[in-house]
Amino acid sequence: MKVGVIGAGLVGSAAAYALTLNGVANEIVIVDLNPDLARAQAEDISHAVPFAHATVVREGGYADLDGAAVIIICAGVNQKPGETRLQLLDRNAAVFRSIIPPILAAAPDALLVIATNPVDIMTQAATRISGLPPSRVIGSGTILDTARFQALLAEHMAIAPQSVHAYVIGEHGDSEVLVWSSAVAGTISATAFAALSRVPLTQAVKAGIDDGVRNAAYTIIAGKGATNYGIGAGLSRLVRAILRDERSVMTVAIINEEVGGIREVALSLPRVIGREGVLLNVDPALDLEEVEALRRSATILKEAADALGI
Ligand SMILES: NC(=O)C1=CN([C@@H]2O[C@H](COP(=O)(O)OP(=O)(O)OC[C@H]3O[C@@H](n4cnc5c(N)ncnc54)[C@H](O)[C@@H]3O)[C@@H](O)[C@H]2O)C=CC1
Ligand SMILES: CC(=O)C(=O)O
Repeated sequence: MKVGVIGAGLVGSAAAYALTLNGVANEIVIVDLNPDLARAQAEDISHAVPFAHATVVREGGYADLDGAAVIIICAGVNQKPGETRLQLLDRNAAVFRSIIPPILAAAPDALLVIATNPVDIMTQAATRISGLPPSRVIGSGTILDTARFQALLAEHMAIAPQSVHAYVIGEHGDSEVLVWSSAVAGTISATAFAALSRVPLTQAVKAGIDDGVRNAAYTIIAGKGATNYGIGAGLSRLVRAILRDERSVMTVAIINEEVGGIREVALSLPRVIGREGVLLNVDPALDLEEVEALRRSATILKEAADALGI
């Protein structure tokens, strides 16, 4: 299957690299405003192919996206140290207005996977600009935050993150909601598992994990200028779920009809992912505090989307 990657920067190249190492696509076309960068990234990644899976990785123009099953969009600006994701909105909305029409002209049947920040509102913008149904325009949303939550909880309990089922929902950003009330380790609640392991989830422990998840991007950007490996792996995982019709549950962002009384807002909830995109929304059980936090997150996103006029 052919996968397009728009944006050959740190995120786009990490996604293309992860797709190659994981054998998710048999052809990857990288498109960028700077074709020399796209060509160099494609050439470098193609040198990993002999160590991985048979994949053609090449630079291309929009016409080369013809027949692509999925297009990952990670073009635009990223955060500078201290900047929030929402502060990128106007600049990246302008980029989307210019790139989505030629993408659709070349690959009208492709699913769009959005990574550009602020990813929830960019997903809403991409859905509106493209006119595609919300189930076919999927923001990476909180897949990365969910991975960070699972990693930190697993580290605390000294178990594999694959044995932790805990989700982050809402905005991919400052108002995101860590769903502690339904976090599971193995077959029991994370709270019970942690107590059994003599590392109880005290308020201080939970606050530390919350801070580690919510502020991971700020910390990493302060240290290396960007984040790319985690999201690259997450995008590869999401595209795999689509192309293999896996029906995996992932916390992705699409436009929701209504969340907490707020209509037409894009944010993340757990959803079943398959070949046609989002197949089912799985509203999680939340306690009262989480319900209120999700409503607050939806309000922030809705106000930002309204200000952009989408
Ligand atoms: N959703 C998530 O979890 C994450 C999202 N991001 C976001 O991904 C985006 C990309 O980040 P990086 O790769 O670090 O940035 P980068 O600056 O390394 O790469 C962006 C690329 O987009 C290209 N570009 C800009 N305008 C374009 C246009 N009109 N047409 C084609 N290409 C264009 C640039 O030439 C550049 O190569 C940012 O918005 C960043 O905030 C970053 C990390 C995680
Ligand atoms: C930059 C970003 O969105 C992240 O690493 O979460």
